[in-house]
Amino acid sequence: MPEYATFARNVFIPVTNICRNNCHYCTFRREPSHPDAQLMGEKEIGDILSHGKKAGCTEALFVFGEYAEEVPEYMEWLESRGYSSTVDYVYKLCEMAIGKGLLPHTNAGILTYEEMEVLKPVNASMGLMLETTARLPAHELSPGKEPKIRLRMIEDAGKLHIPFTTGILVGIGETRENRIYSLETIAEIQLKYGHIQEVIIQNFMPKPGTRMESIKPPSKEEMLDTVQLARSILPADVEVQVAPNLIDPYLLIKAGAKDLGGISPTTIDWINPEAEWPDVEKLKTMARDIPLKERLPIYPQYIRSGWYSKQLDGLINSLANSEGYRK
Ligand SMILES: O=c1nc2n(C[C@H](O)[C@H](O)[C@H](O)CO)c3cc(O)ccc3cc-2c(=O)[nH]1
Ligand SMILES: C[C@H]1O[C@@H](n2cnc3c(N)ncnc32)[C@H](O)[C@@H]1O
Ligand code: MET
Ligand code: SF4
Repeated sequence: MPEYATFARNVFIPVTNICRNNCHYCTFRREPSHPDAQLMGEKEIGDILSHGKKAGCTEALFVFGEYAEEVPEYMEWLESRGYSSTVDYVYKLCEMAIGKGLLPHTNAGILTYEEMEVLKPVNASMGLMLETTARLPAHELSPGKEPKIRLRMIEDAGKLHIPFTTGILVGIGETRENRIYSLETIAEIQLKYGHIQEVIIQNFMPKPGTRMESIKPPSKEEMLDTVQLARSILPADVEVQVAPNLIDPYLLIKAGAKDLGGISPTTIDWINPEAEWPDVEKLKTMARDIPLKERLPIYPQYIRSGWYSKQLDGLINSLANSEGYRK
């Protein structure tokens, strides 16, 4: 039985839903011609950040479709907003978030070493799901889900000393052996670089209208087994995260999950829009006898080792020293 479990309070900002990939489980992505296709503007994002700050959030989670720049319509939208690359725009949005007192965590899909180098000074942590080391039909239309490319980016983040979130998506056609190998591969990277703060064990949620709409989600037993595997395979300095809006976390916490990820008082989960966030009170009820502690999007060990830039120094220190956060 763990001493406690952690969670973060965030605002989820789906900056663009244009994506070069086409994962068979995803409803986040839009064709450029779709009425909901978007590149969010600075004013709209500024308002979400301010609202989130007032509601006690500490994290701005910026999520993107991958390399939307490969889609011509997107480049037009970006240029009409005055930017020539996604990274320039992300940089600006991260500066806005910091100015409003929120710590950025960017998950833009695949980025190059150079792109992450640019974004590192304005991000408290960054993320990319490995998904799986297996090559699956679910990813046949997604060049960016090639395991080698994902592993390259996760390693590059390590070389750059960026506190990092990765994870596996469970139930997209991979075997138990594949899960073990995915986790072993993440463990090896962690032993080499030490930058992985958490590994998400995310259960696949079938979505109506997708190619995988009638694939069964993983059972509770499979999720329990996968969390146990993760806890036994990953080094002790990596926390295992599960999403409390996708699965009842109680038994998973008892099996080794120690983090419940970001929950948002003001925004929805744009990747799983049907799954409502519990609020903190509800989360405490779900965790029953396990106490909860709020954390920041950068884990304490990376604050202590100074894995952040001057631009984040003031905000990280003032948040980390204020009452109530996991030290
Ligand atoms: O609200 C969500 N947050 C997601 N997060 C964010 C997470 O909840 C927290 O923001 C992190 O724990 C950082 O504090 C992700 C972060 C990543 O880097 C990679 C994948 C995810 C997936 C989700 C998700 O599906 N929904
Ligand atoms: C941000 C992360 O969200 C996850 N993701 C995308 N679609 C789904 C789905 N249907 N169910 C659960 N997780 C999903 C992927 O793992 C992606 O990397
Ligand atoms: N498109 C990115 C990826 O799949 C970011 C999360 S999914 C909306 O890695
Ligand atoms: S999961 Fe990410 S990469 Fe895959 S289609 Fe959706 S937005 Fe694109």
